[in-house]
Amino acid sequence: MANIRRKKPIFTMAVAGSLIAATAAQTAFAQTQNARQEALRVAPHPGMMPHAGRMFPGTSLTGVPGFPLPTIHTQQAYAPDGDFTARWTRADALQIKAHSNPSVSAGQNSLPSQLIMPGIPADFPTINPDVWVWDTWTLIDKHADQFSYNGWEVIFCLTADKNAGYGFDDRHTHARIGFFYRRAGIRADQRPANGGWIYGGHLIPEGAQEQVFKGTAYTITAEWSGSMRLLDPRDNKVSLFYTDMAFNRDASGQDITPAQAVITQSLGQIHADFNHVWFTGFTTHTPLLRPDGVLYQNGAQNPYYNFRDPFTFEDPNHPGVNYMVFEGNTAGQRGVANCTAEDLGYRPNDPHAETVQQVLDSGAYYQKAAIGLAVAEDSSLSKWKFLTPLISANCVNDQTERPQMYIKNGKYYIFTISHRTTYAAGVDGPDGVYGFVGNGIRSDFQPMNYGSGLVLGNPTDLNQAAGTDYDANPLQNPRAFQSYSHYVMPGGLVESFIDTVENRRGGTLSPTVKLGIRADASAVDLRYGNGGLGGYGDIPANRADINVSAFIQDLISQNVSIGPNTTGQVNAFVNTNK
Ligand SMILES: OC[C@H]1O[C@@](CO)(OC[C@@]2(O[C@H]3O[C@H](CO)[C@@H](O)[C@H](O)[C@H]3O)O[C@H](CO)[C@@H](O)[C@@H]2O)[C@@H](O)[C@@H]1O
Repeated sequence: MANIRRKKPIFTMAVAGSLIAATAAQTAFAQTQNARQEALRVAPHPGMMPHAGRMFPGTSLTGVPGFPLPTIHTQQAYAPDGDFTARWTRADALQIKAHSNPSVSAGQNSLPSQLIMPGIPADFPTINPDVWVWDTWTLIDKHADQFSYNGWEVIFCLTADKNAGYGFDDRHTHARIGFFYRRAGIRADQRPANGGWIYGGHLIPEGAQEQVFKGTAYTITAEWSGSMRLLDPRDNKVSLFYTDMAFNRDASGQDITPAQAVITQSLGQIHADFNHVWFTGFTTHTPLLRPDGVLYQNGAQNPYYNFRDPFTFEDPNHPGVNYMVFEGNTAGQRGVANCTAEDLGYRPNDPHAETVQQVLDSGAYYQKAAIGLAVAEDSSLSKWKFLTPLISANCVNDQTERPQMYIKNGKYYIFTISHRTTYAAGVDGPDGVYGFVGNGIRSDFQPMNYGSGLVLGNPTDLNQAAGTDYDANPLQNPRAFQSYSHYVMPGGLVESFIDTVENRRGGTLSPTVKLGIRADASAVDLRYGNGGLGGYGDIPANRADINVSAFIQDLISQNVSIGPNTTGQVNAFVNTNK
């Protein structure tokens, strides 16, 4: 530590000249971009009444003619181990349709531009020719800060091997967690068009798929999402939390029993030298959580149950206590028609309210997503206990995937992703990110933006029926399934993968976009990048691990001059060690 501090002034001086030059160039670039993007800014459409023209949508107080008012949510915080579950209600979700433009031409985007990811061009570059890439996450600490390691940015992606003959739609049952790395601190416009990521291979070594836990042998048949925790930025121990999927199939590929989803931990170590990044470990896997059928629906209750996507964090208000959010469903037998008036969430005497019976008659009770919560019972994060779900979406949507807790300015945001096709009968919304804000990890969460929950949708036309893919319904919008599996990073940057743009399949990283996030509202920053689209796969670290000093030593020992491309790394180093 003492050595590191002594070196700081030398590097600060060495990079000062190049920093000034880079800053001037950046300012000029940003000014041109701002002027161009300001001109491109899309005017609010009439369907956005009564908030037309506002940068941030906020909460709908007066409602939209012809639609119900959204539910009132207080954002009040409750004890994390309490039994309060917030609701994303039908009244909330209907605000999406209420604020979409009813009169756009077929196939156009009917949703407010603040809430829509700009269209991805069909000539997008591919991150890697050998693997399909979809769900992606970063190396984070307990506060979800993103760390570079020894001067390398590292990401983890679900991958499927193209050379093994897998098509993009075969990916789920052959998913392996892969990792990619690239030098930290290089501006997106100075990187190759595909983000410049180097593929490092599978994270879990070959052979480790055969496991024994407490005397019982089992096979990991697919590795689903997904988070990676740097346990201590002063050393290299990392903890992978992922979903071990066991598909039980007969010779013809038919499911024999529901796939077993087990939230699992595996420990490893990250290593990096001047040339590359590699991992050791991940040979032993510890099953952490299986749905209990009491708080979270299990396979015996519903063969189509959802249980996956662990994300861990420490609550700043409860230091030393670690929590996990994950995707689940409300417990109970599939097909039991039991959504309540609270799930519908209409205000008393709302003339546009549906009755519970009307909703049950529509079959909406098959869709019962829940955002789950668990608490760690040991400091090694290897024992977890279920707590009551944080949010339910009964009779609203069946999947709230890859949830994450995002803590900003004292507010607790839950961001999650969902599909248009998993909405219940009578409610509708695009594929994309949904957000909820409260004042503690368990709160009466307020759905963001008009009270709807929609934060970042794919361009789509809600006047057109949802199809399962673009081919099935070309009128819908050629970009209705352009991206998915978004993850909100520090500073409001959002990464995701490309699914389908104008019938071209992706399996690669999307351009990063940037959200402004304020109180209960968010807006896509159209001045960021090119019309709101940043670099493909631009997933920057916002913190450097303490070992960045070793990287700088490497630079010196190899006589590498410290030019503009490394200023970010050196700055990160200086900031970290202030
Ligand atoms: O690969 C599994 C991980 O991916 C996640 C989030 O991206 O689940 C996505 C999910 O949906 C994809 O597959 C659907 C069927 O192929 C398709 O309709 C949809 O457009 C895709 O995004 O994958 C599962 C399995 O198919 C499905 O239930 C999900 O909605 C994540 O939750 C998984 O860990």
